[in-house]
Amino acid sequence: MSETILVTGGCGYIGSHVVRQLSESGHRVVVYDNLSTGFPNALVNGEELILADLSDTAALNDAFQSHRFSTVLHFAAAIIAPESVSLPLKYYGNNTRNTLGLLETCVRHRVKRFIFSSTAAVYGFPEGGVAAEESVLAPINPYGTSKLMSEWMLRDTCAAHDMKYVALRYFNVAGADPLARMGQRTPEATHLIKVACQAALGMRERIAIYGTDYPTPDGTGVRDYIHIEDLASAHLHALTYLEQGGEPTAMNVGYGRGSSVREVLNLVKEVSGVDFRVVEEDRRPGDPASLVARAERIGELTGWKPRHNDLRGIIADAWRWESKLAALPKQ
Ligand SMILES: NC(=O)c1ccc[n+]([C@@H]2O[C@H](COP(=O)([O-])OP(=O)(O)OC[C@H]3O[C@@H](n4cnc5c(N)ncnc54)[C@H](O)[C@@H]3O)[C@@H](O)[C@H]2O)c1
Ligand SMILES: O=c1ccn([C@@H]2O[C@H](COP(=O)(O)OP(=O)(O)O[C@H]3O[C@H](CO)[C@@H](O)[C@H](O)[C@H]3O)[C@@H](O)[C@H]2O)c(=O)[nH]1
Repeated sequence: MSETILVTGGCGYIGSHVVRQLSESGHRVVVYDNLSTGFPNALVNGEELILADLSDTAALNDAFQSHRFSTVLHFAAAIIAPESVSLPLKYYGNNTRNTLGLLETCVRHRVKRFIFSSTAAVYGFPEGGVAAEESVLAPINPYGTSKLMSEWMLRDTCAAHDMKYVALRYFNVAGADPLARMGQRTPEATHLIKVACQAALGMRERIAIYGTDYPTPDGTGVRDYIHIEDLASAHLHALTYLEQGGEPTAMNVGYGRGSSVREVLNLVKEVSGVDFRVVEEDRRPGDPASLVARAERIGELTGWKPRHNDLRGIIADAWRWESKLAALPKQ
């Protein structure tokens, strides 16, 4: 029997793009998801879905017993940073505790490789707004802390057992499948590019710029927006890296280029052709002025090269997806 990859959270925004790329490149994939924020029809190649919660250790164990997973890609998590401030235990439970349970199961079943969805939020407010993998790790909310704790559990587990890992620290993931088969679907998403597209579609009356007095070129927040297709392909490169004996490590996944909120909004207006209403509001608590990746390591170690490094293209794909989604019957 050929090796099978387990993808937790594979029905979500990022997981579903990775599942598609894995299937398209000939891997056998099984998805484990409780559909809390995911959608089964995001699995466009008929991949097997185990509908269960990660906290259900019996279901998890059954899944590992009936498939021989060589590799686990772990996306399932709660992901809203501001919510984590008011509901910290939801984040330590779903992100940290469930990762612990998953790691125990992996060790029990002798999984060889583990690829973890981490986040730039582990850096908090990096000096100069630029974060390298060796920058200080100082998350400023429970979401970031829950992810950093998971990284550390993973590091220590792999040091003690015969399992290798890569933790991918994503910067600002945006855009959608260029063929609009899948994209970000969470109705209450707060991500800038999604919210701006919704404003252009008339689904929101306006969009707010949170802070215009940052020490950035135009006063608004600067982020490193990465196309979901490039982010997804980083996982396949990380997998090959581990298969070829690469050492466990964390890798940033970004382009190393910052764009401001105003730049993003102007491009969404251009791409959509809609001059939606923009208002200026106070800074959102917990937002760094600038968060941009030092992104050399992943290219050097895995050979990953971005193919969609163009903000207008990211926005065009997001716009196509949001327009399609808005026309679908409500689920
Ligand atoms: N979206 C971003 O901008 C971003 C940035 C950095 C890191 N990440 C990380 O990437 C991963 C995926 O994020 P996403 O944007 O695709 O989120 P998402 O909410 O679209 O996907 C999460 C998936 O996990 C499933 N899930 C959640 N808890 C589960 C549980 N207990 N048991 C089983 N399934 C469960 C959900 O149903 C969903 O399908 C997360 O780990 C997140 O922390 C995301
Ligand atoms: O309606 C909005 C939404 C956002 N912003 C600004 O836009 C930028 C980007 O914000 P957002 O899209 O919400 O992303 P971040 O807060 O940067 O966080 C994302 O990117 C992080 C990694 O960089 C991940 O850890 C998080 O999970 C993910 O939500 C920030 O300057 C926000 O202040 C606005 O001005 N108005």
